[in-house]
Amino acid sequence: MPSFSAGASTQKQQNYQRRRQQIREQRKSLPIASVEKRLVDEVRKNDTLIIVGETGSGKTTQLPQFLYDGGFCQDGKVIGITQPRRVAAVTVAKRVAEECNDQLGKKVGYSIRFDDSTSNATRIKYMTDGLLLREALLDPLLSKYSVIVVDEAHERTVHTDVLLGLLKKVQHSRANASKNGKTLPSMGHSQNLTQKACQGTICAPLKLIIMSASLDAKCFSDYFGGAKAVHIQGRQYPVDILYTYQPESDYLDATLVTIFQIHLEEGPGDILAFLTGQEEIESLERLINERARLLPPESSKIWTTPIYSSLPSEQQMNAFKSAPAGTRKVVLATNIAETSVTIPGIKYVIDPGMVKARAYNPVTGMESLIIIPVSKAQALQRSGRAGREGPGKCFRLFQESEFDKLVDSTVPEIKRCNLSNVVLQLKALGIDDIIGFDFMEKPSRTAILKSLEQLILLGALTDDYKLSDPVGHQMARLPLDPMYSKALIVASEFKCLEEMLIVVSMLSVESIFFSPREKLEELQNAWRRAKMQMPKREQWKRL
Ligand SMILES: Nc1ncnc2c1ncn2[C@@H]1O[C@H](COP(=O)(O)OP(=O)(O)OP(=O)(O)O)[C@@H](O)[C@H]1O
Repeated sequence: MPSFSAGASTQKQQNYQRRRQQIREQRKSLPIASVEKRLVDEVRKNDTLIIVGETGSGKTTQLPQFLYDGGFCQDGKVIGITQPRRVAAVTVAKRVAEECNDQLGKKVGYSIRFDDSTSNATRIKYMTDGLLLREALLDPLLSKYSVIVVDEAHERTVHTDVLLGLLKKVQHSRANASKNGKTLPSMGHSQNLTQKACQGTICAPLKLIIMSASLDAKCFSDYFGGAKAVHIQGRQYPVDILYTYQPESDYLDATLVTIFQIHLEEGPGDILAFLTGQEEIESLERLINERARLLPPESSKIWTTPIYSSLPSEQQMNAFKSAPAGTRKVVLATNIAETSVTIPGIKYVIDPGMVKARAYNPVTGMESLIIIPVSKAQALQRSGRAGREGPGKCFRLFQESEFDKLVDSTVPEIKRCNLSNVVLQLKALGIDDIIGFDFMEKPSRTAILKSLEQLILLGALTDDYKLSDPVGHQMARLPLDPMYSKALIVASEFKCLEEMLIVVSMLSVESIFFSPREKLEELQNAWRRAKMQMPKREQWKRL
């Protein structure tokens, strides 16, 4: 009897069916699946809800789908989910579109600065918190949204904190509007075209959901007037946490040693190591590749792939690809891979316990980046990147006694950054009394005054603290540090915009150098050419 194989198209169909079945089963097995009805009911009953559930329990990917099925997108309304980081917004949207068996950009889409994959059909929209703030400039009542989910709220980025204050205000205005029938009250914003467009329409109350695996529910509940908090129990797979016996004096070296220890002693599974920045990642990548050459020929190979914010996004996406057969993927990441993301294949997480954070001295007005120990919440998020596709292990490169000494959660960024941008955004939103603004945690008065002073000096505010016209309005529209926005506006007057764009771009990233391994030869040739083009070099020096 001859043997037969399925034709290519039948095989494709079978693979597709298998994948659909796998996704259905994965979704059903998530801890959140058993509380779908309860969660949807709670959202119906409460205008603000706080949801705390373990990492990997299914909050980010499932809740928006539950709400969609529960009828929260009727009348073309949109469910918006904010993420502190671009990479999370993009990858989660892709996953949810796949789960919905739909093309990205239709029912499910994402919107981040300079990249929008949404359409008129989009009903579940993932975006960065900064982007939603920008949308509020154009539509102060966020009228197209029925629900806004602020995910990973524990991160307390400056955008999250401003957004929380703003959403509270929007909720209040929309609740009043729906009570009064058709008339929308003023939010204290300057009358703009969109608000005029909003007036005369019925705006339903805005549902707000605050979510994380590691937030202080009480603190958020108090801020939102005693909002209800629900806890989702359980996680899909266990993660073993291991600590070192001794303190490690050099965490980079300890990370290198741990990577090879896992590679040689543990079973299959990819590794995710957290480092503090591009320089550390590049130097560790070099060391790993040097040492990998000395591995015995019979041992499996190592494929390193970095992920940090200034890496081009196509390169960032490499971390989400599978390693070739017989190769272990080692992802070297900053904290951009700390929350929300699921990196396929990751079984082992290495956490040296350090992070690069912004610090600000309001007296000198100087901002800096410093390396500090992570908080307990961050350590928990990092370990949660394992155990998403099966049981995992997290190697913390510090002693357990050190973990106990870590602060519970990170100091909100709003308390340790230059507030000029925040103040400018709030002014553009029509919020004049910055000191009186209902921040969840108020920044220091000195920091606010220093920012007001800087904005007056830059000409963004008038002497009576009003947004200047046109410069202040133009500056608020540019998604940049006010100093850079002003530089671009002035450069355009002086006809040197192109040069200033180069300078601002260079100043906006941690490092302007990026040398992908596969382009090393191209890079060396470019350097040789640059050496021969002296006049051009002079121009660079001037810049
Ligand atoms: N891109 C993906 N590829 C494969 N599986 C995924 C992907 N995204 C999510 N999953 C699966 O869905 C599960 C739930 O993910 P989800 O992001 O919804 O959890 P979460 O509770 O929001 O976690 P966290 O608090 O860490 O953000 C993951 O543990 C993983 O099993």
